[in-house]
Amino acid sequence: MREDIKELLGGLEFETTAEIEVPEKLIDQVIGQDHAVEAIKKAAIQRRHVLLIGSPGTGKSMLAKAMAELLPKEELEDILVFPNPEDPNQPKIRTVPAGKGKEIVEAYKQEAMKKAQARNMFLFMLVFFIIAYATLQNQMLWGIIAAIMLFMLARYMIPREERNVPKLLVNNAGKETAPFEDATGAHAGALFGDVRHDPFQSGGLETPAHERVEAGAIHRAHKGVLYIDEINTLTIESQQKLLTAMQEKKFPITGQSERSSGAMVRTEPVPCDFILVAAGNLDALMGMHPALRSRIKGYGYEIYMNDTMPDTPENRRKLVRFVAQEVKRDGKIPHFDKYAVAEIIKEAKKRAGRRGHLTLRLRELGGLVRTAGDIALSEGASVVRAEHVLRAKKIAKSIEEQLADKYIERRRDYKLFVTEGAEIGRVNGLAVIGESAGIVLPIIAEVTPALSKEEGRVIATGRLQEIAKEAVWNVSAIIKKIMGRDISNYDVHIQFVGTYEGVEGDSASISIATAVISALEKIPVRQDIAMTGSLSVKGEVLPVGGVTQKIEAAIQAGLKKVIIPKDNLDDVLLDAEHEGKIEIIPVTRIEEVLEHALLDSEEKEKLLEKLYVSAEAL
Ligand SMILES: Nc1ncnc2c1ncn2[C@@H]1O[C@H](COP(=O)(O)OP(=O)(O)OP(=O)(O)O)[C@@H](O)[C@H]1O
Repeated sequence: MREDIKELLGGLEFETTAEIEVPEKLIDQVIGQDHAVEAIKKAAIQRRHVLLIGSPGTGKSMLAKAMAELLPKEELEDILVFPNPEDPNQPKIRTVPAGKGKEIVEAYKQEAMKKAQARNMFLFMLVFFIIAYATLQNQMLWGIIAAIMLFMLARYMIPREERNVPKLLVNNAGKETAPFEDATGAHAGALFGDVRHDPFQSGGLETPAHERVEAGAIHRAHKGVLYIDEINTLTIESQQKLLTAMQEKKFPITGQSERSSGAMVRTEPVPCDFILVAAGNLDALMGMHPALRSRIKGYGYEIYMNDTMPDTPENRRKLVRFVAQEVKRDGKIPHFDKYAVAEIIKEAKKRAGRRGHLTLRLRELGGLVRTAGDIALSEGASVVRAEHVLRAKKIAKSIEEQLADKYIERRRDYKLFVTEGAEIGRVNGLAVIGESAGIVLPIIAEVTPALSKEEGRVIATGRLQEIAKEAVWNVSAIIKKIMGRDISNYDVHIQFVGTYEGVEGDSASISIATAVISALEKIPVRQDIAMTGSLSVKGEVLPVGGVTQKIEAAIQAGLKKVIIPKDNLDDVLLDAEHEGKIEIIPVTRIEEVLEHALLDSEEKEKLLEKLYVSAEAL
């Protein structure tokens, strides 16, 4: 095996993922969230509620499902609803051990059938005698009329036994694990139960109230787990009800629609002894009812999910197992060979966006596994190979990446990119859209003497205004020191060419600084270079996110060189097709940026000389 492949696989020796063992229990399949796993295990034993906060696709619902597997299934119960002869609008509730509910309903049905048969038999006999007697008396017509009236009377007067058959509200017969109910986005009726409307409310056609009662997710989750993602999207009223249900462990079912006949019905309290696993991102904390949150805090666990895990051989081996898990879970796609797994792990490094880490946004990575599997399947391949993963990467692009593609296309049409020659005040900056796609973001700076007497202004458009101001502020200290120029004597105009919604510009500060210095000193900037990096007040170039994606964008735009912070060098993970296509220049200070980016000239030499001298003094 090639050394680099072996290293990527954490030293694991195998041919395909068919050889990799996948743990039985879901909780043992969770990767990179050890603290969450520990808390879930404890919460399952102590029956505590849990709040999981973190990025999408990091395993929140998986943990909730895993918790249900850990709960004892011996305690499961069935819930039945019976008619209440004293008050038909308050059906009665009974619980029995799991599996018994069905039997009880069956027994009631049998009983009702027997009674109905006996009743029908009796009626039939009576009718027979009446008609027979009337015929003997030569009054057959009257006999038939009497028989019909008898039938009608019987329909209204004699109770119909089938109306006494209870309804099985919650059925846990034959369940292998405690229930797991996902109530994400559920409306009140689905969450707390409902009573259906009855269009026929009299005349012997009405459906008895108890038959119209429907259980809610809170009831179906009795003795199990109720999972609610995006908990903040629940109305405050629903959160309050949820809190009551958690405290009482019982909640009556009533019609949710005020104008329906169901609203008159209210059952006895229905058991709902569930464990709540609430989830969401950080914003969810804002929208959460304080009492609900404090209930979880006081009686349970709050857990922040990891986005990444350290890139160690052990964690890489876990990702190998992840691929095997996903193949097994999918059930249709073929197993991966070791080279294909290595590609997935490379992608996990790249997507982490952080040096020495692997991504834990495993749902997205799982998506890549499935797409690669589907490609292999459509070709009739017996295993998934590296080429399938590479092709899947092209297809399984995020919305942001697709947006970036469109963006680049559009810019090409309008020739917004300048990739050769040199221009004063114009720099090819690099930025990211969303979290996963890079773009080239040209920046143009112009300086004019300040219009206002007091001080100059930084004029920038759009959302990046704040960033532009900060970058100019940072560079102003340097400019003042070195060039003896006070930037507050100037108005600085900064234009982000064709900025697009969603562009993050925090890493554009060395580009802005370079553009401003170029404009001030009238030294042209080379246009075959792109750059990214954050700038400190002291002139240091600080690391930024998304370097790999940015470099890929620079390659696509046809640029020859790219300047990146030296601290980001290890974050560069280019695909084989991109490798060697661009010269990567790592830098630590603004002087180096200028040395590479400015066009050679006498002015440049002078400027750099001054810069280096004062940098030493700094
Ligand atoms: N930590 C993990 N370990 C193993 N597999 C994972 C992990 N996280 C996610 N997955 C895979 O991704 C799938 C989706 O994850 P899951 O639905 O649990 O994410 P989530 O955090 O609940 O996301 P969301 O909040 O968007 O619903 C899982 O079924 C599993 O296949």
